[in-house]
Amino acid sequence: MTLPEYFQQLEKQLEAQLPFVAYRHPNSDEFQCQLQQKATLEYLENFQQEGFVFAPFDNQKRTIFFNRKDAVFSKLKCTAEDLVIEEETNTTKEFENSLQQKAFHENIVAKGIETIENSALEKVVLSRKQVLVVKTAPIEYFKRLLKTYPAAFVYCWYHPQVGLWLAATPETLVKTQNNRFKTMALAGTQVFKETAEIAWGEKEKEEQAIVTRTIENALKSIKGIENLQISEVQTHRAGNVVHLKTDITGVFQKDSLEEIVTNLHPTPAVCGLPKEMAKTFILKEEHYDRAFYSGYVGELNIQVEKPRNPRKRNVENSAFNLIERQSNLYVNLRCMQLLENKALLYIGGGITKDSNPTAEWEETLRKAETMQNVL
Ligand SMILES: C=C(O[C@H]1C=CC=C(C(=O)O)[C@@H]1O)C(=O)O
Repeated sequence: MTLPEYFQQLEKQLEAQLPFVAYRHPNSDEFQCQLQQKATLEYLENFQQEGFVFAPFDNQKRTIFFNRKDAVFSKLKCTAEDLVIEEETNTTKEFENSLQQKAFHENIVAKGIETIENSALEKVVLSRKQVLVVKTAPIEYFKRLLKTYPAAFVYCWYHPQVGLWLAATPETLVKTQNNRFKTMALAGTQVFKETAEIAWGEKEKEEQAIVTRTIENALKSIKGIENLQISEVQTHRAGNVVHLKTDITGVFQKDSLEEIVTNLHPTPAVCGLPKEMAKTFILKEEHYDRAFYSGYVGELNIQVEKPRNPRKRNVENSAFNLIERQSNLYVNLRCMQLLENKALLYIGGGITKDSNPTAEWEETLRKAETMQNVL
């Protein structure tokens, strides 16, 4: 398959109104796609199934599942440099009154801070939706995301009964390879500046430390998790912004993937602490439906062929490749939903007692640029 053919089959699938997902893992040279052959809407039944999941923020709602066994799956070796992007003048404009949006956002952030000061709530992530008028060319936007954000998990997901979503997310929810898993605590944001040395304030350090601590505790409560290792805090670039990040790895028992995902999602990077209290605040105060923003998305129990180590002695077996099961789930951030002629951009930020409402509004503007840059 050639690169133009890869995108053409997505166009065709979209025209035929059949579900599909196309994606590239962070820093990978493989473009993948899974094309469903039927338009039925399936939900995930258990974490032993093999396929692609699309979960909403609200963990009481069901997760959409694209089964691998009913799909045509293909992979293409390719890098971002191979992509040719058609230059277009930027035609987007704000659909809503941004002054009203600003006032509303600053107001709920102030309310969040006040609740943190007067209750057991330590952190809450507050978000909003920004609507832009666009010329809808979904696959073209997907190409641009692939080209612009090689270090992100970039996907284009479509189901005729649900809609079309695109993202370039910097955040891993959990990755597993045989009995090993990896997750991350990502929080704190500032604008990336090529020239300046990056210094982090106490507010961001604390905001990220809450995420690390919560993830650590959520994992420790799961039976069979061993060898938990937590890295130093690092700066992690995501397009025009940078975050603080800690990598967390360990060993787990195969049947506990569901428990890991349930314990982690939604993490305090997208919800808050304590989890239920933050979620209640979000559902009551945000006044819009997050839908799949800040849910999770990715491969579940995918079979991957690994070549055997050629240096290993066992010559008899060396002709066979190893089959390994992998899951690669990401938090659905820096994402947008495309409608007929509108793009809905979803953006949020972590609120602690030291937050400032105007700075939080500005942070959502910076984060929205991830998607705006390709529209
Ligand atoms: C909630 C979002 O980002 C999260 C991930 C990294 C940094 C964040 C922050 O600094 O607030 C957020 O917790 C978003 O992009 O909508």
